[in-house]
Amino acid sequence: MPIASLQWWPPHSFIITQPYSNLNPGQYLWSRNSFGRTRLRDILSRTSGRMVGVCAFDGREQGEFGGKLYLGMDFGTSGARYVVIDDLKRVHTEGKMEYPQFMNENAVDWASSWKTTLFSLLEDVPTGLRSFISSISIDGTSATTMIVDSKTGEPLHRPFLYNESCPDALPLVKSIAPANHTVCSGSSTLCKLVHWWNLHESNKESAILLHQADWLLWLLHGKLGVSDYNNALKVGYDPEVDSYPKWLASQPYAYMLPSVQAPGSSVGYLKEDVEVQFGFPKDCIACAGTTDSIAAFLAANATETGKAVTSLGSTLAVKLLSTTRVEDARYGVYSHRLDHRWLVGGASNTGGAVLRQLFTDEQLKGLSEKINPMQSSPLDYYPLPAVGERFPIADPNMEPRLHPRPECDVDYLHGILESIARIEARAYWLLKDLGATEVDEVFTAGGGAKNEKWIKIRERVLGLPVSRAIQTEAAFGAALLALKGAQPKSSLPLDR
Ligand SMILES: Nc1ncnc2c1ncn2[C@@H]1O[C@H](COP(=O)(O)OP(=O)(O)O)[C@@H](O)[C@H]1O
Ligand SMILES: O=C(CO)[C@H](O)[C@H](O)COP(=O)(O)O
Repeated sequence: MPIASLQWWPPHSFIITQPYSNLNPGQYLWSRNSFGRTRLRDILSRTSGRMVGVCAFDGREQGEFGGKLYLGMDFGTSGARYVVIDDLKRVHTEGKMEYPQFMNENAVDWASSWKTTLFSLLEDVPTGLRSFISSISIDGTSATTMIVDSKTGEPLHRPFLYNESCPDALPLVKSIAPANHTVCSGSSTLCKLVHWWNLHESNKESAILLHQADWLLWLLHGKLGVSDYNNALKVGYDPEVDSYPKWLASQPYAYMLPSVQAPGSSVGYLKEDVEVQFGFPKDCIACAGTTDSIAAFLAANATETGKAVTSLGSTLAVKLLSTTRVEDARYGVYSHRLDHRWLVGGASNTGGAVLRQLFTDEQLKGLSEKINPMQSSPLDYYPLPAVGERFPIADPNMEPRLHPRPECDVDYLHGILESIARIEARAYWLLKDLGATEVDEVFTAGGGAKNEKWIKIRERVLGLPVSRAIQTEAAFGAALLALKGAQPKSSLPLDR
């Protein structure tokens, strides 16, 4: 019995256009090929009212569809998302979840929150699609650092979050690293590792370091101590020579450093219990991940040198595709490797987190509609959610500047959005001054990409074409890595 509400979009898949509650979950979605008929309830996500995109198969289309799907998961600042795509990069389903706030004494137990979110999102993937998922990859926030037991993978310390700073470790790190190296920032992964190392006298021999994405992927593939050269950049890994430099490898804690693979390369099959619990195929693999802003860059599909992606999430992260590598910790500038080119940029603490402190998403939408983006704001702020800035000013003691606050909230928001745009412009001018390829176009990812007025303000302030990326979700970029890792040439010898 066809479901009247289905609309075909694009030709090979359809979106349930009515809230779950309007449909009879017991209805069958008929398909005329090897997939047989699938109960609608098995395809729809359990979150009622959410748009669900699934692929309806028929013999004619199955060849195009190819029967393989790829799962990408993005663990951002405020929540996590997943996207499932096929060989033609078409989205078949997606979902998201805010992090549950598990408390451990008086602090959030982030490891438990991320682990719960991971398995809840896997549960959310429609069961009818899981048996086609060939590979999974995950991106996480950069420099989010975990010290875990080398045997059990259990955290030995609370995670150090991406924007935390450990200035006590900076003098020692600066004494071993080259001048202005990426690790010479209080928020670098190496500073967090050295901070932990100096805190603990005993029981260090069974400790290893992982990044957030590494640890989440370990929960799936079971191989402890594996990272990727994007996440490993801020602990000191050199992606140009594909190894840890001697000045780091000679340190007493070097044994804690993870092995490093290319993002998207296969790490191994899923653990049997994960495969069975969720109904993934026996040959489903986990692929090395990346950081959230690089996943957003991949999603935006900005493939030409000089193109850039600004991720307007909780933070403002810029990534410019450059032929030259630039690195200068004095300004929080570093370069990630992207195959044979460089993603030059950095991450500011300004961004959506400040907006969320002041306005709900609904208020943002309503107030933004009243802004005239062609009129410049006289208000001059430096919007930060708390003390401390990473880029384009690297100052852990920098104070937020959000006053004077005008009577009218439309003017206030206009001033904040324009001030963030000025920070973004300063970031791109700095990259050019430091020798990176000059930016000629900016695509936008993250939650802020939905704000058309902000895009117009940014276009005026930057003096460049600015647009919303076709794909604004970092999870789509992670799915592209999973797709890449599933290709035969990328696969490494696997255990089973
Ligand atoms: N209409 C809007 N205009 C500007 N920013 C917005 C709008 N709606 C949501 N946001 C911001 O987007 C951010 C969430 O973006 P997201 O990419 O999900 O963040 P993250 O991945 O860093 O958790 C929030 O901080 C929120 O303030
Ligand atoms: O701000 C952040 C969290 O969203 C991260 O710092 C962001 O991932 C930028 O780091 P990188 O440039 O290494 O990807």
